[in-house]
Amino acid sequence: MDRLSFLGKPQDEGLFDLYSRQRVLIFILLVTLMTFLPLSIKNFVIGETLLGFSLLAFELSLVIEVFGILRLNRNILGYRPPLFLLAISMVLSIHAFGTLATYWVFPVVTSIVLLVPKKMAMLANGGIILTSAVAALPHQEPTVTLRFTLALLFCVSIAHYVIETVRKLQANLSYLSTRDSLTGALNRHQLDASLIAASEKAKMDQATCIAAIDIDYFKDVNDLHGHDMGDQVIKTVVKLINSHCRKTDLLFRLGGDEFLLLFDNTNAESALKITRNIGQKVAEGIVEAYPEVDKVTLSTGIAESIANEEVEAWVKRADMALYKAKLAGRNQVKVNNPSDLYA
Ligand SMILES: Nc1nc2c(ncn2[C@@H]2O[C@H](COP(=O)(O)OP(=O)(O)OP(=O)(O)O)[C@@H](O)[C@H]2O)c(=O)[nH]1
Repeated sequence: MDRLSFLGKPQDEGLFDLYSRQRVLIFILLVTLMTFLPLSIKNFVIGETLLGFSLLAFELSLVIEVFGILRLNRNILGYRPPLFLLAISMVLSIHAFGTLATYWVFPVVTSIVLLVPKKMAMLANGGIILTSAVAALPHQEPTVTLRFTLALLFCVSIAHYVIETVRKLQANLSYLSTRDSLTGALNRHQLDASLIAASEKAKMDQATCIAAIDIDYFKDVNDLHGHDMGDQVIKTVVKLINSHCRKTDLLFRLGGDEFLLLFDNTNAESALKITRNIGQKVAEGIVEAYPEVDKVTLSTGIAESIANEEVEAWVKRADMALYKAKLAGRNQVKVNNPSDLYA
């Protein structure tokens, strides 16, 4: 999964992507404003000033956070301050009103499981359940508090289990939608976004290279040994390429026997060394894995990024270098000279 890091946040950051999180946060903000705002006013009126303040502070922190996410596209406070204020309000409310206030704990702990990263949610809910039980104890029979605590634990466990299952499903779907089904290499839909991100680095004078890679005479492998063997060879080529480059380098299958390898923080000289080594390892690895198949070789064209160059032009330069490698007899690496494209 580390090769997917360029696609966005890691999966354990929470259940929702930014768009869904915005929608859920707006919903929660509206619901809590409608319920907690009148409650905080009521608490001021009846003299429960501390509880009134903590509810108001919670609402305010939520408004600030939602504003940051919607308007500035970033977190201003993060989820910790609203979470802390909410937990304090829960405990103060149970302390003041006893059993009646305990009903609120159920939607609160469930929302925390939904919105907050797993470890923090478990920690926060553990704290809320424990302190709520302690706050409720003076207001009711110990057996009632025990039932309340067990019911809360049951509710939180179910919510965690369901959310974990959804998270795994989400991770699987995200994996499948970004990968080529035969080889597991990244599919070409992922290419544009990562090339744009890489070309941004070129603007900051960070060398980045791409290598257009094509298997030589692959049609012969299919014709002589069948399509299934061809598939096995393609899969093994991808494994071999991946195992001879860094985890931060990204391999895309563009289609058929064509690939594009995106090197992070690498100049053309290093990319040349790496791809020559890859070519050698692939040739050796395929002979070892499939002795019946003739030597399988790669032709490769390298292009180093140029600041402010369009991504299409960058890829075109790598293709031109690949074309030269094919023309020069295949089984070799050529590096593009930027002036070739613009001559
Ligand atoms: N087994 C298999 N073959 C595929 C797949 N996708 C494309 N091909 C075959 O890969 C071959 C690609 O051939 P080309 O790249 O045109 O030519 P080549 O034989 O590799 O020759 P050069 O590239 O000129 O060295 C074609 O015969 C396609 O049918 C696939 O998923 N599995």
